[in-house]
Amino acid sequence: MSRLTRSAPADPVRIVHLGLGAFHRAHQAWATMQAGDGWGIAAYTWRRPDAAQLLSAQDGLFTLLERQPDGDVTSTVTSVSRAVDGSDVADLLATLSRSEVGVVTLTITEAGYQSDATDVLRLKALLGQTNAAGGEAPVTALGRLVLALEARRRAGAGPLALVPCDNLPGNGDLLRRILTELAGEHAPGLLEQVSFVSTTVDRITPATTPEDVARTLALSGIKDPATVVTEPFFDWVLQGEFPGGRPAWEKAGARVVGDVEPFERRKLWLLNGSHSYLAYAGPARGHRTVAEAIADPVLLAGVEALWDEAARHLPDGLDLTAYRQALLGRFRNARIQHQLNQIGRDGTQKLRLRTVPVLLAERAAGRDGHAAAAVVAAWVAAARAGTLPPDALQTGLADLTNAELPVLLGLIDERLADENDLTTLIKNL
Ligand SMILES: NC(=O)c1ccc[n+]([C@@H]2O[C@H](COP(=O)([O-])OP(=O)(O)OC[C@H]3O[C@@H](n4cnc5c(N)ncnc54)[C@H](O)[C@@H]3O)[C@@H](O)[C@H]2O)c1
Ligand SMILES: O=P(O)(O)OC[C@@H](O)[C@@H](O)[C@H](O)[C@H](O)CO
Repeated sequence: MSRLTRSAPADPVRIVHLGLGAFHRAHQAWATMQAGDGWGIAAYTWRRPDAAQLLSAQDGLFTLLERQPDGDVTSTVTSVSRAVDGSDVADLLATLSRSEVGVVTLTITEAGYQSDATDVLRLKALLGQTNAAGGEAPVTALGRLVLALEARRRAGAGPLALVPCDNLPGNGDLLRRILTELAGEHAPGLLEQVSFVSTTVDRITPATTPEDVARTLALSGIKDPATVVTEPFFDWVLQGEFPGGRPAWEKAGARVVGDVEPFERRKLWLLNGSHSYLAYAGPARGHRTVAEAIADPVLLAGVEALWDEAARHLPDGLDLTAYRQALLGRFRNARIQHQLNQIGRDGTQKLRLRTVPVLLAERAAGRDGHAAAAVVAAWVAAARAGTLPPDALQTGLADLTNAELPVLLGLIDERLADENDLTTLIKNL
């Protein structure tokens, strides 16, 4: 039994990543290694140091356990040159102030884009100072990013691309709006040399289990607690400029396009939307994973109906028949134990982005949108049953089990609570 160690020096850091979770490692870190052009990553955790400690103990190396339908393949990913505890804000400031760094990627979850009033106050106090180390550092990832961008601007380190990789529509524009708001008048010129890249990202990456770590050991003889499990499929569509350069991610299958929106909608509405449906309707029918839930004919019919509704609002040319067929194959890959409980976290924020647009589009077209409404109804039923997974945004209401339907719908999107016949439809589903 051996452990991972480097036999050659790590690549120099040219990418900063925020949110050192499993997905970053299976997606951007893997693609950066495939590019093979010497871009190293400094990856920061958010609140907890665990992932940074695990990876640092093995020189940033980790095993990717690719679960194909008929077998597993392991490989060692080498592109994370440094894994850092995100609470070390001084490290982030120093790293981002280096001119060799040309790209910042983010996987901070949907909830990570919410603003935090206390953090805004911390930021304002710090941005006014010439030495940013003087006050209490921001806690949110985006607060820290603003501070680091200001340090970079002051250091004159040159242009940079910010590349959010979370499942949010228009994530580049959204990030621009949030950072502009956070910086306010306290950091004029902060974003002058910053480009925002919108992306859609796709690679199903469940949380690692002890069984996965044991599987790596059995296959490769390596004890790697930082193992990441993923599927063979990979997709990354990007729209925007990279004024500070970038790795040749195309070598991994990435595409730079003029308009990412159609790809983004297709993925969010079809893949993520049906994932959320299965996440709430599945446990109520005794299922724990996506593969179990999609094998249930009742849920499969619900997924197909949801895809039919979404497809009516997607542009031509996206080859939806092949996309849906491929999705079914990916969902049925029982070697990927994707827990419904993981997908169902932070549901209020996710449904607002993946399901409500389809529901409202159907209703605007004069139909009831019952398949999209069924996703919301399944979430409501889980809220009432007290079985919802944790939700970072579910504040203000300690107990959802007794909440009125309009109140529950309003947590997802105010527009839902205003529609009387929608509440009737959801009650009857
Ligand atoms: N796992 C997937 O299949 C997948 C696929 C496509 C996109 N994504 C995107 O990546 C995100 C992370 O997924 P993951 O599988 O790596 O999850 P994970 O639980 O392994 O890691 C989540 C990371 O986000 C950080 N984080 C959590 N809450 C945060 C917050 N409020 N602010 C800042 N950082 C925060 C955590 O510290 C951790 O580094 C998802 O939320 C999604 O937007 C995931
Ligand atoms: O990652 P989340 O939490 O936004 O959503 C859960 C899943 O729908 C998601 O992780 C998918 O597996 C992923 O988006 C596939 O690329």
